[in-house]
Amino acid sequence: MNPEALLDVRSLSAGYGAIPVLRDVSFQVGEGEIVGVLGHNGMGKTTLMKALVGHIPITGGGLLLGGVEVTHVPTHKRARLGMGYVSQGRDIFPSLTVRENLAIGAAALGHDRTAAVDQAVGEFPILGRLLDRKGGALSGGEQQILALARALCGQPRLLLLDEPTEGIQPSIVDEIEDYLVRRAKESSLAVVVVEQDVGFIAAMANRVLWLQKGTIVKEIDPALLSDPDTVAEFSGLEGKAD
Ligand SMILES: Nc1ncnc2c1ncn2[C@@H]1O[C@H](COP(=O)(O)OP(=O)(O)OP(=O)(O)O)[C@@H](O)[C@H]1O
Repeated sequence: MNPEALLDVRSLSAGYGAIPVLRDVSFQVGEGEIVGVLGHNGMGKTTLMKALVGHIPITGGGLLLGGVEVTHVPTHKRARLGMGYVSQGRDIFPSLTVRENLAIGAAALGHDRTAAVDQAVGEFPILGRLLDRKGGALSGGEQQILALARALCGQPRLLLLDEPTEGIQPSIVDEIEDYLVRRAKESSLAVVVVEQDVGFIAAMANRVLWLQKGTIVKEIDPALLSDPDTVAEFSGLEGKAD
């Protein structure tokens, strides 16, 4: 076990009421590391994100963030300890402007609103011309950038991303990928990203975990994800040509 792990997930189980979904999930993420979690529909990717961020209770095992046990710590306290989260639905406030969405992200964690907006525009120039536009009037890709920028306003050490490429144009997928790789290298941001897009994960993850029926069944060498047979297997296409 790596004592330096920023995120240390230990035999975690979670689900919805009496319905178990995750069982015995264990993995670690170090500072500056990008860990991809691949899995087909319904395998528990979103549930894993919800358990890590504290949106559903953990029923067995637990997790540490920066060495601090946070298994039963509420979401807002996990955020203050450095956990950022972008949900699958992005959770943009549709009737608030981009500027207001960013300001809320900063204020919620006690950071300066104006500085946060300036920082977000510096990092994602595309937001500059959108500041006074309502969140609901943005394209899916623009919303994803806004959600990412808002999560970063909290200055997280660990960022959890739930299917960030879903329904967005390739140019924005590339922008997100470049940005995350740079932040991981330059400021040791750690990232856990759950995805079905094998190409996206292959391009940026240092390590890749394969989630099946609520548990991590293996770790995949990211280099193998450029092999068409492996891609077919993890895209759920295996056997379809038979
Ligand atoms: N609120 C809920 N109540 C009960 N069961 C749920 C709830 N949300 C999800 N599930 C179930 O938990 C399992 C895992 O769902 P989850 O959304 O985590 O999968 P996923 O891998 O993220 O899928 P997708 O790629 O389609 O988003 C599924 O069987 C799903 O039906």
